[in-house]
Amino acid sequence: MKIVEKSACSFDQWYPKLKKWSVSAELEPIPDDVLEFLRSDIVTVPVEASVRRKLTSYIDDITYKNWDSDDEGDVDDEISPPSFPAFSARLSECMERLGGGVFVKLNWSAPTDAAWMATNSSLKCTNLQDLYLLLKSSGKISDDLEIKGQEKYYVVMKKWLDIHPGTEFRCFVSNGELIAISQRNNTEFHEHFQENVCSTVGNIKSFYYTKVKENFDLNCFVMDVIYTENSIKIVDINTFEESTNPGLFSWSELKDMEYVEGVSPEFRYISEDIGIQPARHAQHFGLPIDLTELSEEKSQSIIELLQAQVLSQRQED
Ligand SMILES: Nc1ncnc2c1ncn2[C@@H]1O[C@H](COP(=O)(O)OP(=O)(O)OP(=O)(O)O)[C@@H](O)[C@H]1O
Repeated sequence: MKIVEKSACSFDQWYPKLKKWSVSAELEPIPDDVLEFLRSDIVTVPVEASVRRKLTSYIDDITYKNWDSDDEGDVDDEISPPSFPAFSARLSECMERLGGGVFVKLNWSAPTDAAWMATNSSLKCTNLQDLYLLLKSSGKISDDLEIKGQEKYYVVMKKWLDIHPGTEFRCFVSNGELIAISQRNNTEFHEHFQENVCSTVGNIKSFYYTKVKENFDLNCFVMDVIYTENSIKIVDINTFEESTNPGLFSWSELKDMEYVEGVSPEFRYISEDIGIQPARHAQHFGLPIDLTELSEEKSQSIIELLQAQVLSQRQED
C-alpha cells in the first residue's frame, strides 16, 4: 500500500471532503505533551478528567511513580497525574456540541478492544475520564500512535449513535468502482438482508456514484456505511489492504475482482441463521471473568490495578 493511500484514509483527510454524508464529528489536534502522555505506559487519566478517586485496599500501599519522570527505575516518587486543562476543556466542549455522548477514535482506529475498561463496558463516552481511559488502554490506539511518518494526530469524536448491526455495511472500492459490499458484522444473521438485496445494493451503489466518488479522489479504499430505509451515512474510510477486515470476502478475492457493468457490486451477507456466534470483538480480545466483573464496578479501580501491575513489573525488573 502506498503511504499516500494510508494518509488519505486518515480521518482529518477524508472527513472534510465527505462531511455532508458522514456521521457528525469533531477533531482536536493533539498537542505534543498529550501525545507523550498517551504513549507512556502508565495507565492514569489527567487530574481534570478524574471523576472519582477511590483506593481499594489491594493497592493502598502502592507508591505510584510519576508518569513523566526521567528516572524510570525509581518507584518512590508519588504519582502525580498529568494535567492538560486547555486541551481537556476543548474536548469537553466538543462532547457538549455533539450532544453529550461521543464515540472516540484517533486518525484511523477506535479503541474497540478496550470497551471493557469504560463505565458500563460501553464505547459511549459521556465524560473525560472514559474518553482518556479508552485511549490509554487500547492496543489499537497504541498502534496508531506508532505509525511512521505521521506528524499530526487528532482525537476524533463522533456523535454517539445507537447503531443496529443489521444496518452496517462495508463497501469495497477498487480502481474507482464499487466492486463489493459485505455486511459489516461477520457473524450475525439478519433476515432483512435477504429480503432487501436489490434495494440495499441499488441505494448504496447510487450513494457511492453520486455523492462519494466525485468528492473523494482516492481510487481504492474501503468505506463503512450505516444504511437504513431513510438514510445512508459514512461511518469510516479504511485502506484497501490486508490490515482492513475484508468482511465476508477474502483479500485475494477482492484484489482479483473486476468491475462488471450491470453485475457489480457483489453483495455478501449471512443467509441462514446458524445460531449464536461469538461477538466480533470477543473473538480477538478475551478477558478473564474477574477482570470483566471488576471493570463493570468501577473504572477507577482498574486504573489503579493496572498502575500497580506496571509498578510491580518494574520492581521485578
Ligand atoms: N458514532 C458512533 N456511535 C456509536 N457507535 C459507533 C459510532 N461510530 C462507529 N461505531 C461503532 O464502532 C464500530 C467501529 O467503528 P470505526 O469503524 O470508526 O472504528 P475502527 O477502529 O476504524 O474499526 P475497524 O478497525 O473495525 O475498521 C462500528 O462498526 C460501529 O458499530
